[in-house]
Amino acid sequence: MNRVVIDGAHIVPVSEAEIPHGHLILEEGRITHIGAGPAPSLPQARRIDGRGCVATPGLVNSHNHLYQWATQGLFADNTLFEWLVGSYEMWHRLDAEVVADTTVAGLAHLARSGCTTASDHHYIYPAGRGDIVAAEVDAARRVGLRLDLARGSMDRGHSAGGLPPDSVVESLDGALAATEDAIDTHHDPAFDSMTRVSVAPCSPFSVSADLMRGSAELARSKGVRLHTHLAETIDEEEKCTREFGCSPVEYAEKLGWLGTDVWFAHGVHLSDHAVQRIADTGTGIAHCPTSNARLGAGICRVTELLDAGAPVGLGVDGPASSELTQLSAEMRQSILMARARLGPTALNARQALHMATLGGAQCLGRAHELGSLEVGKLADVALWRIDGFGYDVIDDPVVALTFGPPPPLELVLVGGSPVVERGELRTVSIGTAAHAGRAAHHRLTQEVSC
Ligand SMILES: Nc1nc2[nH]c(O)nc2c(=O)[nH]1
Repeated sequence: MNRVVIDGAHIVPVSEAEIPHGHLILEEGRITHIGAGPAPSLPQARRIDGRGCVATPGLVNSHNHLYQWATQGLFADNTLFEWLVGSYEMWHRLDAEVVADTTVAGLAHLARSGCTTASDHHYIYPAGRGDIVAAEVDAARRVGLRLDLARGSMDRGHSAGGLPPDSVVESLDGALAATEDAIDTHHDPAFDSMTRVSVAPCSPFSVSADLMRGSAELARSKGVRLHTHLAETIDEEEKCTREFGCSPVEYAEKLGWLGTDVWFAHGVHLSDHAVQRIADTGTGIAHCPTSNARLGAGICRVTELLDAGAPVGLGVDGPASSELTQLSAEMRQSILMARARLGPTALNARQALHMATLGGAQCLGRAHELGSLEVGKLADVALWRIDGFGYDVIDDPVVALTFGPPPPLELVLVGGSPVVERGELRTVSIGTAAHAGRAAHHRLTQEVSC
């Protein structure tokens, strides 16, 4: 029997009232009991002393590009379009080995910031460079996080009016066939699934309308989710208006891309009408505050989206547009950016934690299994130590978790199994992960100057 008991922690279920001194019982990968006071004594249990800690659901990262671990720090003062045009020149060299290495490095880093489920939007598939999807799935298994592999695609190169060079795009039919193959081979719909696949054409300026429509058709025929970048920058909005005569959200709606099975990355530039359409259709938004600030894209209208009832998750975005961001730190960043725009009541600590957990699970279509501490849900838990120097004078544990620097992690469990213990990764060594990230960096950036 795999049984873990966490005793004496401040428990923040997210979906229900907090328990100041409570216990959690996790058995065979699920949460079986949550209660106040000390835990009952149980045989064959690993007992964790949770005093001085806050227990939350494991964090859910709703948008990332793990391969960008290899190209961090480049084009650091550029707009999204400039940054992309420069980066494509390196990304077109990636292969399955680079993807395996960056997946290990990126997921190891996420695990060490309390993340237990990560979506990865991978949209670069150079021909003849190995099985990139299989390499990523295998690397994620080694790190031990749940993966939502958003199988991206681009078919609109420069010659068709798109932003990327023709050398990095796939054909329409090739992209759809490969995406279908990724679903058939790797998508596991089980409750305790470690790997889900979503259909994720990249963005309106790199994907044809036919690929957007074909992707929606494919995803709905397979019962998987849809993801893309949308409304990230003013440049995108202007290009969309010029080419399609409408805003990005109107364009998405025309293509059948609003609904409870869709989530967009960013959603920064939204009219009141667009906010309402997103909320009314149950479309999710992956809010990536650090990346939006790093690229100077703008500030997402997260307060209005939440008020309207839209599902909103948090995402670190690719490490090349938000260098080494920790998912836990995105909670703080989201609060600060919302308040810089609308004042001190724009977003609070518990709303930020909700986005980082249940909001992310809603975006990924996994709110039945993940994102809150509830009996019957998966035993994905983060236990944060908040009694040390720098945290011990903040009385509210959720304020300590979200306003200050991310607290040290006592434990991160995925399905009841430890991935991080006392800050140390347990599944792969941090030295191995760092080495893998550096190797990928050298392979992609050699002979390129910027
Ligand atoms: N932040 C990002 N935005 C994007 N748009 C697009 O087409 N690709 C990207 C990306 O990698 N990051």
